[in-house]
Parts: sequence; structure tokens; C-alpha cells
Amino acid sequence: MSDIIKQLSEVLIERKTADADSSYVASLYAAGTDKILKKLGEEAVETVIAGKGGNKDEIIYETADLWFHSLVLLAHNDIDTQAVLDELARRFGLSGLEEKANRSK
Ligand SMILES: N=c1c2ncn([C@@H]3O[C@H](COP(=O)(O)OP(=O)(O)OP(=O)(O)O)[C@@H](O)[C@H]3O)c2ncn1[C@@H]1O[C@H](COP(=O)(O)O)[C@@H](O)[C@H]1O
Repeated sequence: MSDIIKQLSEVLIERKTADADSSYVASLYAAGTDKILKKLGEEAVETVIAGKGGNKDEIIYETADLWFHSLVLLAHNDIDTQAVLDELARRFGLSGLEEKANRSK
């Protein structure tokens, strides 16, 4: 796992016991699943808009927001980030069309 993803994932777990007044992440956990999903949706839309605009810096910035909020969703559900990396590794080298055909749903 990249160092920053690993370090950030560790901080996100630590924030589970943090005070919502002193931590953005803790405030998201306290607000609950719907708030986290709302932020994730917003960041997805902002990434789409950046992608349409074609400004590389904006695409990077919005993608970082999107990835960050995806990591928050994983942590909120007690899912180890490594599990997603393992899933990508499992798919690596498998054609997208083949992978889709193998999906059970
Ligand atoms: N990487 C991030 C990160 N990326 C984005 N954000 C926050 O995500 C939010 C993005 O949402 P918006 O742009 O809509 O900003 P907003 O208007 O403040 O959000 P709302 O009030 O609408 O919910 C901003 O508040 C950003 O500061 C992040 N907040 C935290 N981190 C990492 O998480 C760690 C823990 O953060 P705390 O829990 O705040 O200490 C930090 O040290 C960072 O490493």
C-alpha cells in the first residue's frame, strides 16, 4: 500500500475515538452514514465537473477529495483499506470485459 494511503487509513481509524469538535473526520462519523454518503456524492460530482473542465490541477484536487471521502466510508464501515487494494490486485491483468462476465451480480 502506498505510504500515504496507509498513514491516512491509520489516522482515520484513530479518529473513531476523537472529539467531533476537533476533527473533521470524527465529525463525519458522528453525523453518520448519510452525511458521509452525501459528501462522497458531492465529491464525485465535483470530480466529474473537473473532468469535464479538463484542468489537470482541479482533477487532481477533486480526485483527492473523492478518494479521501471513500476512505472515510471504508473506515466508518470497519473495512480495511487493504481489502480494496487486494480486490484491485485480484482484478489486475484480467480484462475488464472478462471481469464483468465473472461478476455474480
Ligand atoms: N485528506 C484529508 C482531507 N481532504 C479533504 N478534507 C476535508 O473535506 C472537506 C471537503 O468538503 P468541502 O470542500 O465540501 O468543504 P466543507 O464546505 O468544509 O464541507 P461541508 O461543511 O459542506 O461538509 C473539507 O472540510 C476538507 O478539509 C480532508 N480532511 C482531512 N484529511 C486528512 O484526514 C486527517 C484527519 O483530519 P481531521 O479529522 O480533521 O483531523 C488530516 O490530517 C488529513 O490527513
